[in-house]
Order: sequence, then structure tokens, then C-alpha cells
Amino acid sequence: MSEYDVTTTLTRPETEHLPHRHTRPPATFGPRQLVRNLPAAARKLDPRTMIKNPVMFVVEVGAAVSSAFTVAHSSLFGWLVVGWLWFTVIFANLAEAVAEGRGKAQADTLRATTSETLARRLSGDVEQRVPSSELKIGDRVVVEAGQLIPADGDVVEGVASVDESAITGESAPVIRESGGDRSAVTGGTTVLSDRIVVKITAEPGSGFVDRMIAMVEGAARQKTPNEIALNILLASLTIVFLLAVVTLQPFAVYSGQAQPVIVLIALLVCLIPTTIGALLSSVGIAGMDRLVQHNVLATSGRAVEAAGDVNTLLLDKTGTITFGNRRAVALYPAAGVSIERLADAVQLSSLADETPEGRSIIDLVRDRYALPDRSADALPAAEFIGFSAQTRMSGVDLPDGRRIRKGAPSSLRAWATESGATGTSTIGDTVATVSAKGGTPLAVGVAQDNRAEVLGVIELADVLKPGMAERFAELRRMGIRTVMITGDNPITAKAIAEEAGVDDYLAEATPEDKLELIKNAQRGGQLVAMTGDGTNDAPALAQADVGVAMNTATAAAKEAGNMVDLDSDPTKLIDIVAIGKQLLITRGALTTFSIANDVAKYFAIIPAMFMTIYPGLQALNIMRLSSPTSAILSAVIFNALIIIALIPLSLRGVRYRPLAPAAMLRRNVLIFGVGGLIVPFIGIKIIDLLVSLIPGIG
Ligand SMILES: Nc1ncnc2c1ncn2[C@@H]1O[C@H](COP(=O)(O)OP(=O)(O)OP(=O)(O)O)[C@@H](O)[C@H]1O
Ligand SMILES: [K+]
Ligand SMILES: [Mg+2]
Repeated sequence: MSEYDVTTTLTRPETEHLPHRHTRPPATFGPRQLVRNLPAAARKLDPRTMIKNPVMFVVEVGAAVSSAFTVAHSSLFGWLVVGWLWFTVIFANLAEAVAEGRGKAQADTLRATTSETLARRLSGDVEQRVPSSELKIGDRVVVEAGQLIPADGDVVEGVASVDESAITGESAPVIRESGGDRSAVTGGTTVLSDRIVVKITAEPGSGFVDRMIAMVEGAARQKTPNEIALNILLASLTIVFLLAVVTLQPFAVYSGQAQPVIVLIALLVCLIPTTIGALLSSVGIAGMDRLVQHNVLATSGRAVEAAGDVNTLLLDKTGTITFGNRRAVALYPAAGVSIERLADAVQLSSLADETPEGRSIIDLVRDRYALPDRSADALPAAEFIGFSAQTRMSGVDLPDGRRIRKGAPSSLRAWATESGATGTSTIGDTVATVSAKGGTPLAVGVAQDNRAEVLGVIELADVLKPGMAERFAELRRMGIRTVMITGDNPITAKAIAEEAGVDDYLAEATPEDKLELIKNAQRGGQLVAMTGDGTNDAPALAQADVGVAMNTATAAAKEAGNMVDLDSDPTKLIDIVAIGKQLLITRGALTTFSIANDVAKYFAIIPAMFMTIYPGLQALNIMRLSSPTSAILSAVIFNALIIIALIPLSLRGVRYRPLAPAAMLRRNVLIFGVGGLIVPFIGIKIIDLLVSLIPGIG
């Protein structure tokens, strides 16, 4: 094996890829937020909005009926109950409004990037200045240093460094270039150097940032299947309690003490699961919001929940585990082939290869082998074959009948054999050596008149992002298996997999293989997360339960996934999983608390309510509440205040600890179940002591 060039220096990896733990400061929560969001909470009183939350809708109807009843039979007790019933509804709306309000602040910052600019649209080679709002999909625009990119698109010409801090909050510039997996640019970001031509892929107003705004504002939020199921359960409980309260009345009538409507309504509101009914949606919104703080944008609440239960993580190699700027660093001719002949073939095969790999090959050949500077235009009759992830090859068919190809060694060998190559290839050793150090070998071959020959190998080098091994170990501790999937050959895959510390790898994977792997895992009951950046990852990103596209990814990949990591850090999944788990635990804890709470209220107030009718119940009245009216009013007040008291928990989430699920469950049932049973007794008693001081109540 001969080695000609190992001195080519690697381009410095982009800082954008470094897995830094970028977090935005969490929004603070205090009484001021509550007051500021009161108007928004009041707007939500519209019954058409309320009906989406059946439990709180029942409370609103109850409050309205009580109001009418109290107008007819005015009493201090009546007006106090009516007031607190309306507070209950408003507090629930406040929880949601506060959660949404935090997103609005994010949205305002983002909206600043969507301002109108003058775009330099190309028609043919002529430049026209048009307002960015008039751009259409498919338009090509020129953007130069210092200018704003007018809308989302793909770079089709040139390389530039771009300042994306407006959306990522990260000030280090990123490289965007045509051809590869780093071609996508976002409207509202600024070109810092050079000149690029961008082909618009989204109409202004429906681009990435616009979708981000809709997401963080909650406008695009839909209830997840879990939330819908829980809502159905809560609605059913509400009906059960409604029946229970209604059937109380015949007993009361029988004993000559028919209860006023307002008392029955108050009792009903106390018994139905208002706590979780009020906080359910803010828990979901807060989960999304916590992701934004970690620089992750989720487009589906369902994905956030699924993240909490993920047990397999698939990762693309190039651009995800490695930096993704694979550069050609050396050429190795096969035995009996001169370096000049190899270099010439390599150049011809790459003249029209617009991938970053292809361009780096041209740079290498020109810099190191001083070949005559050919351009694709100088070979008008040549037919260039672009790279595809399916063929794993690219090349050229020349007018003289020669067909040159370069590509993954296995694909190239198959092509060479098909094209008439005889004898064994002499590049095996080189392929093995390059692969063993984690590089990507590309084999080069030529075919003419039923004869084909393998000419040598190009070495592409790529660098692992730092800190991968420790973070994959952390994922392992969380019970998540990591699998690297790559289009690269098995030896390269093995070398990188070992260095990165993933549990398993799949090499020579086509986009279909990636998709199939995910479907198989899902059939086996696994919940699968996938991170990737390439257009060839898009089908897999779409199929995965949690599809996280790197921010550096192509538009297709970003579109297909249900999350985008603005930091392009594949190990961000650790945070995503923790946030998902926290969301599930918080919701479970609040549901447990809410139901335990309601049961306790039943036993706290029923004896007090009926003690004058059935003096025997006095024995059960362990709380010694001062009077039936005081008992009922206290329970209603407690029921409303507990919502306000738990808003911070619903926004912040229950503290997540990496415990086994069973231990976690036990812990939560204990704290929130038992807590939910005890707290009302104490709370209602204290409120009763205060309320009984009011003349006419006690
Ligand atoms: N420009 C190119 N011309 C010819 N062959 C290429 C070119 N770029 C890559 N290849 C070959 O095709 C294989 C698949 O490349 P691709 O970028 O699709 O990988 P992938 O499936 O995205 O996996 P990963 O990104 O994890 O490496 C590479 O391993 C390489 O052998
Ligand atoms: K309740
Ligand atoms: Mg890729």
C-alpha cells in the first residue's frame, strides 16, 4: 500500500456542533404573572373555549346557575359561594394563561426576525429587488455578507458563514453550503461572509420561524392521545359525582331538609376532579416550554410524552455523532496504477459532485496534484451522475466511452464486477486501514467496453464530536439503548461506534434500512427516538416516535421530525427524555393528588352538611367544622385555592430523579396520594376557623 498524502490538514470543526449545554433562562413565576395574565384568563371564560375542558365547563355552568339562584334568593352565604365558584374557573384559566404567556415572550423575540426585507430575486441572471413577502417557493435569491436571508431555503450555490443567533441564541457563526446536509438556511438569519444563492423552500409566513412561533404560543398545540384519555376519565368521574349529588336530594327531601340548589352545586364542584382539570393543559404547555429552554423545539406534544418512555435511540453517524464536514485527505492508488491516473479519474468523477465530500475531493486534487484545472463546462458532452444514498456512488460518463465512478467500496466493487472487471481488487488493505481509523474510504473505478478496473481509494476524514462516550453511558443508565446507523462501511462504522461508545451499530444502511429498523423495533413494542440531519434520514425521522432533527439538518429532515435541536447536539436526547419523564410524572402526581383530595373533601364536608338532620352523623364530624354553611363555603374556598397553590408545581414539574419506574411510582403515590388525603382536612379546618368569624356564616 502506498500513501501519498497524509499531511493535508483537516478543516477546523465548526463550533456550532460542539455539544455545549445551552439553556435559556427559565421564565420566573410569581404573583405578578398571575395578575398580568388575568385578562387572558377572563377571555377564556367564553363557553366555546371552556367546553374543551369538560370538568371546568361543569364548574362554569354551576357558577352561572348559582349566580342566577342567588339573584333570586340573595344571601351572604350565596354570594360568597358564587364568588368562589367563579374564582375556581378563573384560577383554572389563569394556570393555562400563565403557561401560554411564557411562550408568548419567546414568540415576540422570534417575531422580530420575521421582519420584511428587500430580497434580491434572480430571474435568469438578472437581479430584481422585491419585498421578501412577495417571494414564492422556487424563487432564487442572492444573499451577500451583511444581508438578511429573506425566507427559508436551500443554498444552491456557494458557501457562506451565517449568524443564526436570532433563532438559536448561539453567537458562533455556522457554515451553510450547497449540496450536502448543511444546505438549509432559515429566514431572518444573517449572512456574515461571502455570497450564496438560496432557493426558497417556504412561502414567507409559513417558514420554520413562523411554525416555531405558533408552537411556543400554543396556537398549534393539540391535545395528545394521553391527554384526551385522561380528559375522558375526568369527564366520567364528573358524571358519576353529578349522579351522586343528584341522588342526595331525595334523601334530604325525605328527611324534610331539601338542600338549596347552590349547596348541591358547591358540593358537586368540591367532588369533581377540578385540580387536575384545571392544571392538565398547563402541565403539557410547560413541558414544551421546558424544551424550548433547552433549545429544543417540539412540534408535537405527543412526542414530548413519548420521549418519557423511549427505550431505543438511533443516531445517524455523519453530522450527528461526527462533525459532518467529511474532507478528502489522501489518495491511495491500487497496485500498478500511477497516482496521476488515479488523480485524473478522481477529478473527472467529482467535477459536478456538489456534495461537500465532492468539493473537498476537487480541492485535494488541485492543491496536491496540480492537475490541469478542468471544469464541468469544459466537458459539454459528458454525463454526470450525481451522488445518491441508494447507489452510494457518483461519477461521470465521458464522450470517449469511459465511465468513471467513485463510491462506497462495496457498491463500487459490485459495479466494477458488473461492468466486466476480472481478477481480485488490490485495494482491500487500503480500505481496511482507512476504515479502521474511522475514515470513510471511497473506491474509484473506470469501465470501458466490457472491461473495468478499480483504480484506488480516496480517504475521507471526519471528526467525532467530543464528550459522546460519557453521555451515551448516561443514556445507558437511563435504560436507553443507542444504535448508530450509517451508510458507511462496517469497518468505519465499527471504529466510530467504539470510539463514540454506542451500544450497537448498523452499517451500509440505506434510507429504507433505517426506516425498517425503526418499524421492527416498534413492532417489538419499543418506543424509538431517532436523531439525524440528512434528507436520507427523513423517512426514519418521520417514522420514529421521537424524531429529533439537528438544526444543521436539511429542510426535509427538519420537516419530517417532530423536534428540532437548535444546538445540533445528539446527546440532547438525555434532556429530552428527562423532560418527557418529568411531564408524565407531574401529570400522574397531580391526578393522584386531585382524586385523593376530592375523596377526602367528601368525608370532610358530608357529615358537617347533614349533622343537623342526622345528629348521629355528629360522631363522624371529626373535623368539628362550625356549621353546615361554613363547612361548604370552606370546602369551596379550599378547592379554588389549591389550584393556585399548585400552579407553580404544574409549571415547574415534579422533580425528576433517575429511579426505576416502580420506585418512582411508589414514591409519588405516597407523597401525592397520601398528601392529597390529608391536606384537605387541614386546609378546610383552617379556612373554617376563619370563615366562621364572618357574621351570619359561622
Ligand atoms: N459524493 C459522494 N460520491 C460518492 N460516494 C459517496 C459520496 N458521499 C458519500 N458517499 C458514499 O456513500 C455512503 C453513504 O453516504 P451517506 O452520506 O448517505 O451516509 P448516511 O447514510 O447519511 O450515513 P451517515 O451520515 O451516518 O454516515 C458513504 O459512506 C460513502 O461511502
Ligand atoms: K374538586
Ligand atoms: Mg447523513
